[in-house]
Amino acid sequence: MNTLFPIFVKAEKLHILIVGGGYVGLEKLTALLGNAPDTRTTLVAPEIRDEIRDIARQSPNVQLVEEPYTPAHLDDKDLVIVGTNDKAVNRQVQADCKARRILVNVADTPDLCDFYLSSVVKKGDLKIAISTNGKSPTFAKRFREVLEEILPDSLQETLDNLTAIRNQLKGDFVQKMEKLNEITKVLR
Ligand SMILES: C[C@@]1(CC(=O)O)C2=NC(=C\c3[nH]c(c(CCC(=O)O)c3CC(=O)O)Cc3[nH]c(c(CC(=O)O)c3CCC(=O)O)/C=C3\N/C(=C\2)[C@@H](CCC(=O)O)[C@]3(C)CC(=O)O)/[C@H]1CCC(=O)O
Ligand SMILES: NC(=O)c1ccc[n+]([C@@H]2O[C@H](COP(=O)([O-])OP(=O)(O)OC[C@H]3O[C@@H](n4cnc5c(N)ncnc54)[C@H](O)[C@@H]3O)[C@@H](O)[C@H]2O)c1
Repeated sequence: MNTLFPIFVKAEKLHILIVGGGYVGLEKLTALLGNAPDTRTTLVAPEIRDEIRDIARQSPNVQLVEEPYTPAHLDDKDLVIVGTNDKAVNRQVQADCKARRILVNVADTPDLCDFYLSSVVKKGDLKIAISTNGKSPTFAKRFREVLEEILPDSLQETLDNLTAIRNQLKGDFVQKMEKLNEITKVLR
């Protein structure tokens, strides 16, 4: 059974730590900023890829710390993603996060993750997150591509119209809900 509970996090209200500055650090930083460009992010690693340095130069909220991880790096952090090439370090970061009740993603060890990143389909305000329960990230990526292809750009207009109607509707909660369900029947 897939027991993952999906939520949409307001990352720009958080301070996120990424441990590791290699390919995985780059992939996770790109995924984060691709959704929430202004997220306050600190990335710590003794060696940091040039692509990450380029991103940091263009993103005032991304801070790079060029040194090995220590528990002090967790101070004031809300969420942590760890992807170093040293399994013992990854494990240590996970244990330190657990002790502080900070949610942590250990990219190469699903069993140690409190949450997974997902493949993300974006069409204006519509956002669809895809997970395979860790079974095949490649499937998630391919399915994202399928959905990106078939969802029309006009979806944003539909959402804008529905927002306008939603804001104009009078009556109590149940009456509004009935009206909105009626109007959107054609979408089924
Ligand atoms: C969706 C996406 C989001 C993102 O990262 O932003 C994501 N992985 C992506 C791509 C990708 N990752 C890998 C490949 C190579 C091919 C392959 O292995 O399939 C590709 C494909 C590619 O890059 O083309 C390698 C890999 N990934 C994990 C392991 C460890 C393991 O499974 O044990 C290994 C083996 C490492 C090794 O062998 O050393 C683990 C995880 N990867 C997850 C998410 C979480 C589960 C998501 C779910 O529930 O489906 C989870 C559990 C944890 C996490 O990372 O959060 C992003 C697609 C974004 C997009 O394009 O839409
Ligand atoms: N979940 C995923 O999506 C995914 C995908 C590919 C690989 N992986 C796994 O993730 C791991 C990392 O892969 P990579 O390609 O990014 O490696 P890499 O060699 O490119 O980078 C490793 C990074 O870890 C840093 N590091 C090492 N010791 C550290 C410490 N004590 N404190 C802080 N940072 C430290 C290095 O400085 C470097 O920046 C591998 O084990 C790989 O198998 C996971």
